[in-house]
Amino acid sequence: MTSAAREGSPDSRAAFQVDLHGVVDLLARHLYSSPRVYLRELLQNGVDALTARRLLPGLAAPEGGGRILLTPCADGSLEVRDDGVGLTGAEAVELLATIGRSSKRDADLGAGREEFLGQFGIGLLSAFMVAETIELVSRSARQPDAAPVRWLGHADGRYELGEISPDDPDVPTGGGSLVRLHPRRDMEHWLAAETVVALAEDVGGLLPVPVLVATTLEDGSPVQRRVSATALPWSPSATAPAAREQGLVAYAERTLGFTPLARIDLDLPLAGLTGVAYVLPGALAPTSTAHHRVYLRRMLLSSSVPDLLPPWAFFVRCVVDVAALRPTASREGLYDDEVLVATRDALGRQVRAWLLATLAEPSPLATTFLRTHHLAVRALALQDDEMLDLATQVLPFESTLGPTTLADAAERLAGERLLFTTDLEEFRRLAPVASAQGLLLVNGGYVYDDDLLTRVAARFPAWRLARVTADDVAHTLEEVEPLRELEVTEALTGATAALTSADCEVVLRRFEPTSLPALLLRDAEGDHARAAAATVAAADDLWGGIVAGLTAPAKPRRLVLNDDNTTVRALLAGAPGPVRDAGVHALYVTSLLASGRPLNDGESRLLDGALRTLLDGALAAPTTTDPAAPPREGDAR
Ligand SMILES: Nc1ncnc2c1ncn2[C@@H]1O[C@H](COP(=O)(O)OP(=O)(O)OP(=O)(O)O)[C@@H](O)[C@H]1O
Repeated sequence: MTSAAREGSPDSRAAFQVDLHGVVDLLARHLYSSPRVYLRELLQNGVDALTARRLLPGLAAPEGGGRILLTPCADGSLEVRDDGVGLTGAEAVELLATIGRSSKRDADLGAGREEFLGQFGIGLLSAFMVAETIELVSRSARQPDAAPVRWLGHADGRYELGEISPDDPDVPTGGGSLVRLHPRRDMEHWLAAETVVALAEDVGGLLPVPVLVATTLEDGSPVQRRVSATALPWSPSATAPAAREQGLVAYAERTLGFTPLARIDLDLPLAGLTGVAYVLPGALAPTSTAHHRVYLRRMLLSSSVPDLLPPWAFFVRCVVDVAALRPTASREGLYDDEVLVATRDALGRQVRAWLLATLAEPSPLATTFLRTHHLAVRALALQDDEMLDLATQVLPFESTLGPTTLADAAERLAGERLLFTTDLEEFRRLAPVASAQGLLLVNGGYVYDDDLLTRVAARFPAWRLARVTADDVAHTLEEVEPLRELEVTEALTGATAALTSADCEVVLRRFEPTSLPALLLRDAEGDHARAAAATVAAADDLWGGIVAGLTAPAKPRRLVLNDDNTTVRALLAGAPGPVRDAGVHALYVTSLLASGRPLNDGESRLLDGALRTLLDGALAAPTTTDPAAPPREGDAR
């Protein structure tokens, strides 16, 4: 066999060359999103060491049951002591000097993977984000006679390991470990006392073991402050329900930063999950992603885990402790596996059950919830028949006759068509006239309403839900007398001509409120064209021509002038010319403005031109003064 063939042969064996410096840098500085995770990894190793000591058969429990003590030192270093299982020299060589090696997957050293927080064998390296060196002094609780060891790891990948005297003051007397971090330059603040306390409270606040921080009081006396709670805030405790409720609200205020509208207990024994879903006090856009605070075996995984609940549940923020979900290697998120999918579905069902129960009966909470989170109800009703039925009973829709539910509106209409608009602008334009004529019109202009109303229409055909057309409104307006119609034919034709560029025809009707000079109807779907053709066909010979003249050719917009309005009457009585056209333009644009939408460039220019013409006309007109009137204050004498 040639040497080339030997080198390339599948039989040849060679280990990868690893650039330790690069790997340490990659893991410590690029896997994790922030240096703050270093403390979590250290706490986690301490908790796991205590767990291993508790679980391994034949080991004596540490004095006082075991604790983790954090000591920010005067020289800028940080010490983390635990009373855990500790390491022998041989274990230290194997576990600390090999990246990716973890005792927590080891049948001999670990008592079962699911009991431990760590598993990847890389967490300790995260300390290199803030430390130049990591020192670990350990004494094995499994082999108390073995010599204690000191391991010193450098950020460039070098390490030193050696046995030390049992009398060395760093050696944990009853077995356990001391980890000491020496800060990197410019990273000193991460090891400062206030930062350590804040981080320990945040990530380790719910740990089941005592986590203490050694600090000094104002008078300089040393004190050990416990930062971990004794129980989960939501666990059913001996305290009265009112006290538990208060505690949970206080917890939300402290950790999530808001006072919840309500809370929903979450319990999923199969996933080892307990927790609380807090209902947000304010509305959020349905497109916003909800982030949740997730603890894994009572260690904070992340305060911004997405996808724990279905997307429609954007109105809650959860705090949960879970055992069965898998963390990603950075431990900053959850692995998106089938367990997470099943958990999400099950949690969604619990939130949904609360929602159905809360909304089924009228209550102040139901009212506030609907006012604040109606979009969530709409979102869920789109995919859930039971919620859809409930939504028709409880979800208030804006209507021309005040807020109403769809069920109430249908009952009131007693078989008449239930008309709705599908955009807010249309509703605003039509509402004043529709309500003055007693026409019940529902605003279906919110997000999801289009689809929601389509679903309601299919589920409740007897309600005869239909999108309002221009003719539905036009038919409620009173026709003007035929003679009056004849009298203004020229003015209306002129007005339509003035609005050629807007593709809008002008017609005359009488309607309430008389203060409203004009109403703009849109007929995007061509209903008007069909209605006009039908009207012409039905009209008798005498009036057919006039009606045809008024309605054809059909245009997508109709400006309906109100003959009961004095401004309109003055306009129609005016002589043809630029001033009358300007009046028509001004009425057209103000009708557009009634929808609340901003004007586009062309419409703004139309209004500007109209106002200028009207102003020029008014200023050019001779002022009439009464010679007998007394001079006003400020008049020139
Ligand atoms: N305080 C400690 N006491 C005893 N052993 C420790 C301690 N800290 C680290 N070790 C040992 O070093 C190994 C590597 O630790 P490291 O934090 O890098 O990874 P891990 O905790 O196993 O997994 P992960 O990367 O998920 O955190 C651990 O498996 C453990 O055996």
